[in-house]
Amino acid sequence: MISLHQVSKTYVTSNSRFQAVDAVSLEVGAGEIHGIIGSSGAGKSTLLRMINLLERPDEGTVIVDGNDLTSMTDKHLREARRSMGMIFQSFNLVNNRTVSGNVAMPLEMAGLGKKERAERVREYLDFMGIADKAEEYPSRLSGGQQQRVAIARALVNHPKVLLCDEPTSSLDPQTTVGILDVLKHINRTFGVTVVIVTHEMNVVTNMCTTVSMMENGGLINTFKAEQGNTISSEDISRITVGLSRDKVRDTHG
Ligand SMILES: Nc1ncnc2c1ncn2[C@@H]1O[C@H](COP(=O)(O)OP(=O)(O)OP(=O)(O)O)[C@@H](O)[C@H]1O
Repeated sequence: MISLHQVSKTYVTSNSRFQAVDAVSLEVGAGEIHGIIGSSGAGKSTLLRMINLLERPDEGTVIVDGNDLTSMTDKHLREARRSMGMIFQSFNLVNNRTVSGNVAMPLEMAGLGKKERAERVREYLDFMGIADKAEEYPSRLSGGQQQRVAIARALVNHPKVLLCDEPTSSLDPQTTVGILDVLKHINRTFGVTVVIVTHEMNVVTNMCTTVSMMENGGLINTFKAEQGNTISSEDISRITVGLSRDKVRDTHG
């Protein structure tokens, strides 16, 4: 479903250059819940943002659902992006729009008529269990409710892929479990492929079927759980041990 081939990204400021992602190749199969882990600054968010070209790679190709996004015109890229929803740690809702207004935004951009927009918004607010908040503004909602609005907004255009950047990092443990249940439900019900950047290992063990580890802009390792299973804490330990062994090898040539 998603194929990154040798993608690289260097951030250039007036007085510095920093290579955040260095020649990473990654395959994410249809229907996977794929976790991306690694220490702070490893390049996880940059890699995730390259999947929908929110960050354009300097080199390499990004293929999603058979389409090479890196060679598309801006018009075709805008259309292709409709098949990818994204959610963030800080929710990124528009504060001067109501919950309904936020969820309607992708439909407005796609040119849907008013009646169809209203129906679709209602359907997804119902699905997320927040229909009673439709006319509230985001500032009056809890973090968990705001993330549910953001998920509704990400889903309303029927995407095939959902990109999640630390979606539960600002939520308490109980709310986190509720949001992870929702993401699993979306994966199972709609077959949406989920890629999730996280530093919380309980998120990986709760829901991920595959996990990739990044370090210093590179992809160190990818580990896939047995069919029907999620990644276990033993799997994570194995990946981490693999990492330190690699490091030892690097250090000693
Ligand atoms: N817009 C930018 N301009 C300059 N440098 C950036 C920019 N975005 C990210 N970086 C740098 O690139 C590196 C990788 O950042 P990225 O956010 O991808 O890492 P991360 O693994 O997601 O980190 P964290 O877990 O802390 O969010 C970091 O050193 C960061 O400071």
